[in-house]
Amino acid sequence: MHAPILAPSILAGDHSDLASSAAIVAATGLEWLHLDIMDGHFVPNLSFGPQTVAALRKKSKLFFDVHLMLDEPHRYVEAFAKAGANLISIHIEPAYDYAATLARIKELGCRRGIVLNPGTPAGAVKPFLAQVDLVLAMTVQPGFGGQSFRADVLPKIAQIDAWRREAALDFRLEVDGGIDLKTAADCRNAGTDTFVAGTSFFNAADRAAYAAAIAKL
Ligand SMILES: O=C(CO)[C@@H](O)[C@H](O)COP(=O)(O)O
Repeated sequence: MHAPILAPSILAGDHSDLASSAAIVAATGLEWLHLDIMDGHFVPNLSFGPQTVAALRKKSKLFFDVHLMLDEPHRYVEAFAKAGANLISIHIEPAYDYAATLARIKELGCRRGIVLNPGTPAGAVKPFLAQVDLVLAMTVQPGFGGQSFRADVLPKIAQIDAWRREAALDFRLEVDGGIDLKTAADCRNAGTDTFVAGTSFFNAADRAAYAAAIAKL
């Protein structure tokens, strides 16, 4: 099992000063930053695009874990790779050529992630498990921070972890949405190793203690 990684979501940071929010993450001793890209179609919200990611790249050495919540992610993977993404995750729900898009992400020098929404069965991503570096199981319906964790996703996480073990695959298993110390522990028990936390990280009274607690899971 991979060691736990905490990836704070900059969606919950200060959007007038994202560089300072990234600096808070680095100062906590963390290495990953989760960046949520929303198109107003796949999800009912807008966030920011490759220009913002490129600007932030100049100010931060963190590992950029970029989550594309887009209807047509294949049209934008190159822009986000050029902007400085280290890992690009694409959703399984819209219709496009998933295998070709994952191959393109790799060709662009980034790690590849595949994402499924809470209502999407695990079987939807099964054909792609050997082609990804990370599977992201959303534990809220994507679009907004600050929502409640969906415990009904836990069996699906355990199923994906079981397939990972059976096939001796090495991808990371990430969760995102409503993550705090309690829900992270539940996810860890189900097989998760990578934890996205927006609200709970940026609002934590002691972020270092929060990060240490995740590291101990
Ligand atoms: O992708 C998303 C929301 O669509 C998440 O990354 C949220 O930003 C997580 O926020 P919290 O639930 O931790 O506040």
